[in-house]
Amino acid sequence: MTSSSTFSSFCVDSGCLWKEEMKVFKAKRRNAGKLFVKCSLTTKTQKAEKPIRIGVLGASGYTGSEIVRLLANHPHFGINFLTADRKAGQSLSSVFPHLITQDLPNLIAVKDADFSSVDAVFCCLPHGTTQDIIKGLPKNLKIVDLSADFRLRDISEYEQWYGQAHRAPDLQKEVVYGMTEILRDEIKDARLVANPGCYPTSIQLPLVPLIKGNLIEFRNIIIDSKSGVTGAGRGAKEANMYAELAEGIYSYGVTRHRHVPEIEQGLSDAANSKITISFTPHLMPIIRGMQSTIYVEMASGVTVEDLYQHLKTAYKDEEFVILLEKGIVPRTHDVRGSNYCLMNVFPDRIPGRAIIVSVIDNLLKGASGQAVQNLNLMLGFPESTGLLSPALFP
Ligand SMILES: NC(=O)C1=CN([C@@H]2O[C@H](COP(=O)(O)OP(=O)(O)OC[C@H]3O[C@@H](n4cnc5c(N)ncnc54)[C@H](OP(=O)(O)O)[C@@H]3O)[C@@H](O)[C@H]2O)C=CC1
Ligand SMILES: CC(=O)N[C@@H](CCC(=O)OP(=O)(O)O)C(=O)O
Repeated sequence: MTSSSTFSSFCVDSGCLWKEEMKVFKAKRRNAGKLFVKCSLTTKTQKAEKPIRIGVLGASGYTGSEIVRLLANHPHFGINFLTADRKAGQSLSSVFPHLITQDLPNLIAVKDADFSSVDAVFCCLPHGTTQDIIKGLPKNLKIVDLSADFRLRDISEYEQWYGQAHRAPDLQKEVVYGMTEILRDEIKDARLVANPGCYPTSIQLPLVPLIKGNLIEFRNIIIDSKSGVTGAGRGAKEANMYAELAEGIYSYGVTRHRHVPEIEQGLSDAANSKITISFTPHLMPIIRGMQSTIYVEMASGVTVEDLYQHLKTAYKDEEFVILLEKGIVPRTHDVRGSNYCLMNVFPDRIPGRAIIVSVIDNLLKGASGQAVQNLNLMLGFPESTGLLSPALFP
């Protein structure tokens, strides 16, 4: 799978440790005040002769750049175009030097993207901008949308929680919600997939099997979630500045976070009746990672051991969802940079109740990793293609 030599620009303005390992290939040139040289690296994933042609909308953001990073290790997906808004016209490596070893097209505006040149699109744009763009795309394109624009089946619910009119209601009808492990059969045949939000992913993965198995009561589900700050995207926001965030933690969106209807939609589908939750998200002073701590009431006669065994069976054949050994507490460290969801279940001190802990990397299983998993499925590749790197710890 490795060792083809390809060329890429490499920034050496501040001196690079890899310099010695690289073969300097072409003359130096100046670009935006930085010094670049052309280099070749020795280890690259070998691409298929005719890879699936991919466009990434919003490649200059956190989730878009994670898609690009993941595709570097994907043998069947090649990148044809990358878009940005304010950063259109720049090279991706000038926005994200960690991607400098990849041969990539420059960032262009969405209006300049040639959609007839691609087979599939990852849409990594802010919610609210996506519906207008997607509705104009060729109907043969496979699309995985990472925004929240198509996650809610009920258009009026979207309008209520997102405070704006839905601008592509006709498309909404064909959308499949992309919780891979739960809706795999529908995703396989989908053209347009709404990739789940990060909080909803960390919550639905443990709860859906327990609800379907009638092992927990549908009332009094309390969810306390914590996210790393990349969950808020790369755009500058006062509340996410270092001084506002470091050495502290705060809750936000108490009782009114826009993921409430998405979580309730998924849990209610599993229950076949309306479930209402208590959900409080928190912002943590970490870069990436998400933990959901979930307090549930067990159904009459059910024990924590029953919950454990049920989850174990539900996920026994899954690559990316892992129930830890009894008593081991999942940590965000253990999923950092990986597409895994780790979970465990513990007895509460209050008889009849249990506490579930699940962790994901918000940018991977909570966004770009699950998006690649879904496109793999939609195109008939093994679901885990390009996604098997273990977590980066410590
Ligand atoms: N971050 C996370 O953990 C998760 C994010 N998501 C969702 O994924 C989507 C992308 O998130 P994220 O990558 O974090 O966001 P970022 O803010 O980091 O990136 C947004 C991207 O969209 C581009 N963009 C912004 N406005 C427009 C516009 N009007 N037209 C075209 N392009 C535009 C930006 O370009 P430029 O840089 O040039 O301004 C940038 O490339 C969002 O909908 C988010 O809610 C989902 C799950 C988790
Ligand atoms: C820390 C933080 O701000 N997180 C984001 C959710 C990230 C995510 O999954 O969002 P989407 O629904 O936009 O895809 C938020 O609370 O709005």
